[in-house]
Amino acid sequence: MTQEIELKFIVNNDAVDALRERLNTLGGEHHAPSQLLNIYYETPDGWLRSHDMGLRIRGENGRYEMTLKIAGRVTGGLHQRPEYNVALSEPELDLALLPAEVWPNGELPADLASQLQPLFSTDFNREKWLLEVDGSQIELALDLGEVKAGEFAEPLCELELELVSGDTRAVLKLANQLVAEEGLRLGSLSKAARGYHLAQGNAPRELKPTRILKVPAKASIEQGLEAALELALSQWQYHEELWVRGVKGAKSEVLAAMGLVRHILMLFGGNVPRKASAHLRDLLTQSEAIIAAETSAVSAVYNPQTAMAKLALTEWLVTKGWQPFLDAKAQAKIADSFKRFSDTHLSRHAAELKTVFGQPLGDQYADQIPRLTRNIDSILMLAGYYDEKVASEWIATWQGLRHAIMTRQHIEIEHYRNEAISEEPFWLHSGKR
Ligand SMILES: O=P(O)(O)OP(=O)(O)OP(=O)(O)O
Repeated sequence: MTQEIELKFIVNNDAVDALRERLNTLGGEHHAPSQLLNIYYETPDGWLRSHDMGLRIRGENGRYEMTLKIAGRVTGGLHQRPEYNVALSEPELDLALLPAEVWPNGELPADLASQLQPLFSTDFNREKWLLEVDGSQIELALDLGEVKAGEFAEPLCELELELVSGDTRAVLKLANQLVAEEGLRLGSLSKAARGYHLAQGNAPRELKPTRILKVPAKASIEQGLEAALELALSQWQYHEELWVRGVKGAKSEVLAAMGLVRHILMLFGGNVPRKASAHLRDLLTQSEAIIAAETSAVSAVYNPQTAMAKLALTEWLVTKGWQPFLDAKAQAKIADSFKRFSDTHLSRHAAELKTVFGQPLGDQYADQIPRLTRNIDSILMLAGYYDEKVASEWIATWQGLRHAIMTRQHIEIEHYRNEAISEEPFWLHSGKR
């Protein structure tokens, strides 16, 4: 098994030539483009996908390879996942060649091999540069082609920075250099994920409002912070993709996700000093302005400033960029229970909301939108330890108030305000109200 670590950029079509020229100046070992044809396999009931696996045979210059990838972690455009590669003498699946440990119960499911059929394919030219950065080996692959499933097809235009040996930080360093030029944005969808989407009928992708964050019972505050930022980053990534694809409302969701990042940094402000995130917040401010002003999704998301802000968040998260700012006392504090942290902060946010909205505000409601949004976002990040239905309903009332204020529906505003301020806390079970 090897651990694949790669950072994926989607390249704007217009920027491909300039990018290639740029890559040629980096001094790496160049490999001329080669055609890669990949067939992905699946059972009729989607067994591999339901186990977060992807299986393909790749053909390149008459040589064949079978690869099984297992879902790992995707942070922004950084993909980290286990993969197994086996050389084949002919383009036919032979699952027995994969080690037994890859299968959920430690053995190859009996009827899997007989059920697998080709589901979709990717066909692209890969041009490569092998580069050394700070003693680490990185393969840069420029992939141009398409992903196809039945009647559906989508172009592929990607640059992948794959760590061959060494440290992930080298990949991030190189990514920072490259992203300073126009034309790149981080990509969180693997080629397989795109293929599956096409194979399932290419349904329009829908907006996904931020959900309640779920964190394991024994999580520390630091793990809570990481999970919250990962959620915000994935919301940002997902809606950016939708915005480029022309989905209505996606731009607001991109801005909402960036707002969520800020609110998370404020929520954890007692554990992570503000100076630890100063650089990140500066980049966020600049790219929020660009996104708010730009009318075209393409020019906004391929703008270096926007791409840099998202890369900075990815890097901050992956390298735990707050750590150097924590002394021993702060280290101990951030290792404390996230459950305890959640309870304390839920009470604080609820108290703030009830104070602000405890009485009718006349024509002053709109002024309170930022505060209301920050509190709703924080509560979404903290409510994961409680009954999801009860917590969602509690939050939905405040979201209803927010919506009514934004759409200036006066009767609804008072209705939701009255409901919201009389809700019982969902996080206190001990009668301590
Ligand atoms: O060549 P790989 O293994 O990086 O795979 P790919 O065909 O680029 O697909 P993806 O990296 O999107 O899984």
